[in-house]
Amino acid sequence: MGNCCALLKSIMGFATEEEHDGRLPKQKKVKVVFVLGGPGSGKGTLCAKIVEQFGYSHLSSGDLLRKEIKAGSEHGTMIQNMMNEGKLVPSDITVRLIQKAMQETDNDKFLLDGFPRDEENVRTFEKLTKIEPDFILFLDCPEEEMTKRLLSRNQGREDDNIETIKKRFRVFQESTLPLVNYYASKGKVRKVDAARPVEDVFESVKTIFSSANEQGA
Ligand SMILES: Nc1ncnc2c1ncn2[C@@H]1O[C@H](COP(=O)(O)OP(=O)(O)OP(=O)(O)O)[C@@H](O)[C@H]1O
Ligand SMILES: Nc1ccn([C@@H]2O[C@H](COP(=O)(O)O)[C@@H](O)[C@H]2O)c(=O)n1
Repeated sequence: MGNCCALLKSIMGFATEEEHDGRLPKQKKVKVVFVLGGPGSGKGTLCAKIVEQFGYSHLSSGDLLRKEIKAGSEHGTMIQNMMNEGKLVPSDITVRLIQKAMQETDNDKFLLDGFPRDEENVRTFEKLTKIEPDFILFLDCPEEEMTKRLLSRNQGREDDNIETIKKRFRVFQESTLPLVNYYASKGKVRKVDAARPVEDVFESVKTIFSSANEQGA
């Protein structure tokens, strides 16, 4: 590897082409599950339970972006504005945060919560990491139920207000659902009815992860 590439890698924290073979730098071979669903469908709640029972590490793209805002990073204000509008942050920023978090986590199994959100997220992730997801866990929930949950979440999130929630639903319908359909056409989606009590939803999720374990997926 040339000095220039090594320098670029150390600054940007991403792998050079010759290191791209489905592994992260340091030759880490990883399993990735994308956890998708509308805002308030219960992704974070379910991920915490999957971590406990199946030993995955949970990376929420929304949380990583919120950390950037808190840290006062150079992109912080832009990220904050996008989030308040329910819009998607440029993929390059989100993917590099995910990639860095994966590199810093001593595990080979990751739940990517709320990622990818659109086609550009997918393209950038594939380009920078060369990782293909094992499968997509899709939490299916009606908007009415998700709205109720978000409005009573009470975690001080600025985007949990009815105006922004409507915008987030639109982005989900227009940009994320087509992705879910695309992965479904490749047989990669495991869909769960998320409108039930948490423990019932988790029962279905457990079956999916146990079966993935058995198949070595
Ligand atoms: N099955 C469920 N039944 C009732 N309430 C739930 C259920 N799952 C999650 N909740 C509650 O709904 C709220 C939203 O859940 P959570 O934060 O897990 O959703 P999310 O999909 O991660 O949301 P976002 O995409 O906005 O980050 C939380 O207050 C959580 O406790
Ligand atoms: N891949 C992503 C994920 C999130 N965002 C932005 O963060 C907001 C909150 O996301 P949650 O998953 O925590 O609900 C979301 O509305 C987007 O503004 C993003 O841009 N890209």
